Amino acid sequence: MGLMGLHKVKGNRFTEKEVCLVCDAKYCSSCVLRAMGSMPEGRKCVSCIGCPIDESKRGSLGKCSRMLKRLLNDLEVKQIMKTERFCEANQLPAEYVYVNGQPLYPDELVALQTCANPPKKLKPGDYWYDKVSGLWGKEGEKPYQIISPHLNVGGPISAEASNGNTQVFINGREITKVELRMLQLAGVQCAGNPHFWVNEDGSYQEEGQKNTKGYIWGKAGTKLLCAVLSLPVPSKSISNASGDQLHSANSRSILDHLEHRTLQKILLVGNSGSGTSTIFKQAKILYKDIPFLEDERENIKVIIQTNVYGYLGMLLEGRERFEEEALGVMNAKQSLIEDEEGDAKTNVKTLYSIGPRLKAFSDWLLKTMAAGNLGVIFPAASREYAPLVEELWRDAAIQATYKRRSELGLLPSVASYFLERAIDVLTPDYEPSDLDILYAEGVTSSSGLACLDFSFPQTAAEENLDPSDHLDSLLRYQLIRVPSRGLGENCKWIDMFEDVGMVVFVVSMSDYDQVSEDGTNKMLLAKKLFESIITHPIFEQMDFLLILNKYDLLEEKVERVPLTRCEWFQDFNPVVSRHRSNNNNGNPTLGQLAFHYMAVKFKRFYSSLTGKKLFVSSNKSLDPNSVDASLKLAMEILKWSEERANICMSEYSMYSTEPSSFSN
Ligand SMILES: Nc1nc2c(ncn2[C@@H]2O[C@H](COP(=O)(O)OP(=O)(O)OP(=O)(O)O)[C@@H](O)[C@H]2O)c(=O)[nH]1
Ligand SMILES: [Mg+2]
Repeated sequence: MGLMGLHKVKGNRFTEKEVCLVCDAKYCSSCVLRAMGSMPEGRKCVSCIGCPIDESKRGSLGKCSRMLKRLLNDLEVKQIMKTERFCEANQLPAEYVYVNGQPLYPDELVALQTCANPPKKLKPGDYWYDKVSGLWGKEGEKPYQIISPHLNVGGPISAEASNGNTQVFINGREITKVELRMLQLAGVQCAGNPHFWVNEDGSYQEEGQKNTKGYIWGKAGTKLLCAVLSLPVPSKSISNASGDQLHSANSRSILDHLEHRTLQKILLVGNSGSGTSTIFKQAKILYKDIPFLEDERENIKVIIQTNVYGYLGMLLEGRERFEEEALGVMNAKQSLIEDEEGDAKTNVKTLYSIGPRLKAFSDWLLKTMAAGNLGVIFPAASREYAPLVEELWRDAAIQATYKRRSELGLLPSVASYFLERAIDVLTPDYEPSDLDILYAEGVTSSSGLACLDFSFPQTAAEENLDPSDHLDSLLRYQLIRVPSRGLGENCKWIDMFEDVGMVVFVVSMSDYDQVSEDGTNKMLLAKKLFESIITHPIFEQMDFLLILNKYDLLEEKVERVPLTRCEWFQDFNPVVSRHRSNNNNGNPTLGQLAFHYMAVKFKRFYSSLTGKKLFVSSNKSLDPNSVDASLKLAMEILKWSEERANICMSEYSMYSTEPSSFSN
């Protein structure tokens, strides 16, 4: 039915073409718009408008070619794909769908398509439907899906619906061999040709009896079995019905695939200080409409105020130390020159000395903190001391101390952010901003798990274009942050992690020259934790994403401190041009080279232990875009591994339809 004078494309798969959904005429990019006009029913030749589509093309409704996206703007494409999917002429004609032998009426079809759990990919054809359990299949075949039960569509189910020959019945239908096999392996007594009554939740009883005998899908193992036999299970997990747990991550992933699970769990792990809680908070701010609740903010406020005093305390301690050192040096010099003046010491000023008033406050504060009484001065005294805190922070001695912060082991880089704003932060009605919370330490519990459920917000371009894209944005993720301390030898949570989809392991790149309290290099500590996790049996089958974090700090540090400071990085030997500048003429910077080197180090280490490929992403947790990119990479990896599982599943189902494979 293609229009005259337009050049129809021959079916060459290498030339892009757009196809009329009705008559299959193919058009190239220079003809398609003339041939199809304004497309009020989607992609149809002008002369085909109003005609029903070719049913074999139903699956491509709303999925447009790249060609059309090039020719039209986003909005137009969106609009056309929408009408293509929803216009009346393109709807599945109800009478083409037979359920339990009866053609559907339009309202029955609507009921079927709009129920909570509709049949997937409904096409014209004959289906059977067990209204009690929701089991659904093609006429003459084993069940294919479990849809919403109790829909008033089609006729009553017949015993022969699935062409079973087992003399065992479920809700009046003689079941197939694979189903019988599944029942037997699930522990259901099938001797004596029983007739079962199975409900939507999988609870079953023998016909004529009142007591529930059990739950067919109650055991996780049954679901696995169903996966292997290509039998459906209810889409909502009812595994609570029984305490059975599976203990293999491998079987778990098949299960997850089978349950078409929409919640993907991502485990966020890293050594203390690596940045896991910053990433966690960043995700909250990025993906939650209300990242922190009112009372959460109230708690966080007190945490931040306490932190400010803590940072100040560290600085004051450092100041004392530096002052003593300076005095020591001076004394040594002085005693050489003027041996006789014994009491000079008391009046000597150093770079690190402070006036008597501030000194008194400093002494009192350090004493209070040493006694663990900091809580006592909160929150009432906050306002009173704020000016003193401010004054101390501005004092030359404290600034000089701050310059040497790398020698004050525990002082975090965010200390100055809060101390700069001490006056605001220490007032009683201070309200922490999202940024304050992001920077604040101690907000995410350091002893318990923290969970965050979220989905990636849909970008405008994704909306409505492709229904499968649309589904992506409905996918929900759960980010679980595990405190590093909890992951030691006998991690109490480890069993909870078996249904996790992937592990995101965070390493702080700027740790390469840092040592822990016992003198171990922190990068080596990170490597050790990484090793223990990637080799843990529970994580064996999982994908890993390594986030190499604090890229901003690395960039700055690696210019001053050689990466070889860490013994694992001995062979870092970059060829960098002498005249490095910000622009660098497209050559990688030292920071980039260092990141790349570490990524390779970890990748090799990972594959030497697991034989698998490690995904790596460079990250700056304080930058939302960076965290967004890293977490989206995690999502892509999950999707990708799901696809792999699909491929492996379809191999399974190929075998399982082979009667010899599973018949007894
Ligand atoms: N400059 C910079 N600082 C970062 C980055 N990521 C985290 N930090 C800071 O590093 C410190 C530690 O980060 P956290 O997120 O608290 O680390 P953690 O993994 O939760 O560590 P624990 O709380 O000790 O378990 C905080 O002060 C963060 O603000 C980053 O990419 N760049
Ligand atoms: Mg933290």
